[in-house]
This record gives sequence, structure tokens and C-alpha cells, in this order.
Amino acid sequence: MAKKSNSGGRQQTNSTRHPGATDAPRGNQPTRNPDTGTYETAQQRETAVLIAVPDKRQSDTRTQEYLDELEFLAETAGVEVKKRFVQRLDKPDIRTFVGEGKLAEIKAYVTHSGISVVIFDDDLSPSQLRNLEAELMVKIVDRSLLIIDIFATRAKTATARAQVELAQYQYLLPRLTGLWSHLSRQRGGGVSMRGPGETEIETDRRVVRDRISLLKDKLKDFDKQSHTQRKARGGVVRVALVGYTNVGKSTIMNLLSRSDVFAENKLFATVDSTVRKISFDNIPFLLSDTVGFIRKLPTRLIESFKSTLDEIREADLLVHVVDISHPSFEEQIEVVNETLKDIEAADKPMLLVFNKIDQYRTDTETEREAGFEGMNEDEDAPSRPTLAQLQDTYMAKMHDPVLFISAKNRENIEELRALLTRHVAKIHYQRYPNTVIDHVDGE
Ligand SMILES: Nc1nc2c(ncn2[C@@H]2O[C@H](COP(=O)(O)OP(=O)(O)OP(=O)(O)O)[C@@H](O)[C@H]2O)c(=O)[nH]1
Ligand SMILES: [Mg+2]
Repeated sequence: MAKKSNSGGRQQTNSTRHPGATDAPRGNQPTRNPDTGTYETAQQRETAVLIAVPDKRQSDTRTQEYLDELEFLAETAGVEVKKRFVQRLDKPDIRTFVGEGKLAEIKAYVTHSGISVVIFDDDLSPSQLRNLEAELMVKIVDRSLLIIDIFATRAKTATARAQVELAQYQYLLPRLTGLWSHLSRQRGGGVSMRGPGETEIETDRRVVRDRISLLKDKLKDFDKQSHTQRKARGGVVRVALVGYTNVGKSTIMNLLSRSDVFAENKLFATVDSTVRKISFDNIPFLLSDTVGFIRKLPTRLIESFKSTLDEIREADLLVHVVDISHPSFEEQIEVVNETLKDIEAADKPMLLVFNKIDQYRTDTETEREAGFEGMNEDEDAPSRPTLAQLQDTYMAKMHDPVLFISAKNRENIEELRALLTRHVAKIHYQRYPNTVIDHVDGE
């Protein structure tokens, strides 16, 4: 991202690129790539520090897990993380989020190491953002902005792009300061357009508000179109793959539909939803791959992604994919269930698919691989059970059907296909009781 920048090759992440920025290239003479139309510079990746302010109850392990995720997000956005700062506070500082002493420590490091971005694992208020920018004199990025930025680089369809742009402008509106004042030029009006006595910032706010209502109208049109499209699909059973980001949804989609949806080891590889028509045992159904969830997903983003989330809301069956190899997989399940509640899709029939069993390691296995077996014996952290133990626990405690697979090694994929067929067939024949059945598996 630092290498390729639509906004003209200044060294910056998308995090600083507000929607619609059209600055001319300057700085270290970027060259324009004729194929992509973007500007490229020989500059190095941007460097960042991460800041977490957990409350006193949060364990160190948990704090580091959250920071691992934040670092993964930062890397996905093309930023290299150099250091993490943690300050335990019952309540973040109202003015600068971290306390005075910690801020001085961060500032010394940032200045000394030439850090260009400071990333917070929480959302900052507009005034905290301004104060921190003034104190640290580098770009300040909070969790929402980081996620919105990644979405912005990933959105491909017109709908997803409009949804992201809406989220960007909604984020920007309360944070407009003098920095953004050149936005007003984009309306083409310049000074003469302004009413008497109006400040530049007020003009900018108006520009942004106009843009927000335009985007909302545009999205309403898209909604109407997709509503018509969905009607045209008739009563075909609809299945949606849901889950935390990076758990393997797109990989499973590709396996089941033999299609070629973009999957990679980055967060939010999929932002647009993809729908494929599949037929198992002569029963057709639609399978959609959807945007992954994450903890503290900005509510604005959820709201503006309404059209994409409709795919989940209108599904007959959800396939909840979990990455069993992730240390926080149980919390991830919770986050997904909570988000499903938020979008009013929690009451749907669900299959729970634990993926990446090939990558699952118990503590002993991890230690053996790292060559220091037994070293962890007296730590109070609960040890990880074996896969067989986990399987037993989950089969017993979940009322949803459960399956353990490896999409990578194609393990238990036939079982997944059979389970899906059974459930799709059940819904299909409830809907069309008079259809002749060629062959239906089980149940
Ligand atoms: N080891 C292992 N890796 C897997 C497996 N399934 C998928 N992956 C990898 O996990 C990463 C994420 O896979 P995706 O299919 O992009 O995940 P996703 O859930 O669609 O992710 P988002 O679209 O970002 O929400 C990729 O690098 C996959 O190759 C598996 O069974 N085992
Ligand atoms: Mg995906």
C-alpha cells in the first residue's frame, strides 16, 4: 500500500487517504504505472507502533492475542509493526487515551525510530485523535479506520465500494479539521460557492453530508436491484458461509462449488459476497461466501454493509466456519454469534464446521515442535485438549450439527458435502413437498 498509492505516491497508508482525495503527486517523484494508472515509489513500507489500553482484569495472554490480531490487520494494510505499547488503565485518558507518562514514552520511541503511524486497538474520539496528532506529530489510526481502510482496498463490486465509501465519510464527518479543508474544492465551486461567513470546515462538512446522502440514495437503488434479483432466484434454498475473518470460508466455497473465489492468508480477503449455484444429489441450492466478522467490528461498517449482510439475513441455513487452530477460536465463535444477533440472523438453522484440523496443535505438540518439551508444566494457563477431546466436547454440547474438517488437506470434505445435502434437502422438500425424490441421503 505504501508502494502503490492512488493518491499520488506520498508515503502513506490508505489510513490517511480520505475518500475522494485527488492530490497531485509530489514528494519523491513517483512514477506512474501505465497499466494500473497508480503511482509507484521506491519508498519502504511504513512503520508503525501498536497501542493497547486493556483494563486491569484482562490477562496478559489475552492482551497479546488482541495485539497479534491488530498486527495482522496492520500487515494486511501494508504496514510494518516495530513495537507494541501496553498501558493498563481502568478508563482510557479522556484527552489522549493513554496517560501522560506513557505518551512521552511513545513519543520518544516514535521520534527516535522514525515511526510514521501510531495504531490504537480501540476507537478514539475525534478530540483524542486531534490531541494525539498534535502531540505525536505522526498519523494516528484507530481500529475502525484501519478496518475501513482494508475494506476499501478489498471492495470490488460497485455496491461494496459504495458501502465502504459511505463508512469512510461517516467516519470522517465528526473528525473534520482544517486538515481536510481542501475537500471543498472537489465540488468545483471554490470560494464563491460559500455562503457569507461560512468557514472552510463548515463547507467541508456540507460537502461530506451531501456525499453521504448521495451514497445512501445510490445504495437504496442497489438494494432495490438486488431485491429484484433475489426474487428472481425463486424458492431455491439459500446457504451462507459465515465466520470470523481468515477461517477458510472462501477456501470451502471454492471446494464445494469448484469455483475460484479469492482466498489468502490475510484478514478480510473477502468483502463482497459471492453467490454460486450448486447442485448436490439433484437438489439445487445457492451458496454464498460472505465478509468475515471480527471483534469490535465498527457498527458503522455493519450498518453500511447492509446489502452484503442481507445475504446472511435471508439465508435458510448458515454454515458457521471456525478456525480450530486459532488460540482464541472460542472467543471468535462468540463474536460471530453476537454479530449474527446484531444483524438479526441468530435464529437460523446452523451447521458448525471446525476447519484447519491439520494445523491444530496441543500444548505438548507445540512444545515438542519448538524443542522445549515440559517447560510449561507448572504454568496456570489451561492446556489445550486433543482434537479428539475437543470433538467429543463440542458434539456433546452443541445442539447444531458439528463437523471437523481440513479444507487444505481435503479431509472430511465428502462428509461436509453429505451433511449439507441432507440439510438442504430437508428445507427443499419442506418447501416443495411434491417434488419427486431421486435419492436423498439419510435423515
Ligand atoms: N492450514 C490450513 N489452512 C487453511 C485451511 N483452510 C484455509 N486455509 C488458509 O487460511 C487462509 C484464509 O482462508 P480464506 O479462505 O481466505 O478465509 P476466509 O474465511 O474466506 O477469510 P476472509 O475472507 O478474510 O474473511 C488462507 O491462507 C487459506 O489457504 C485449512 O484447512 N488448513
Ligand atoms: Mg474470504
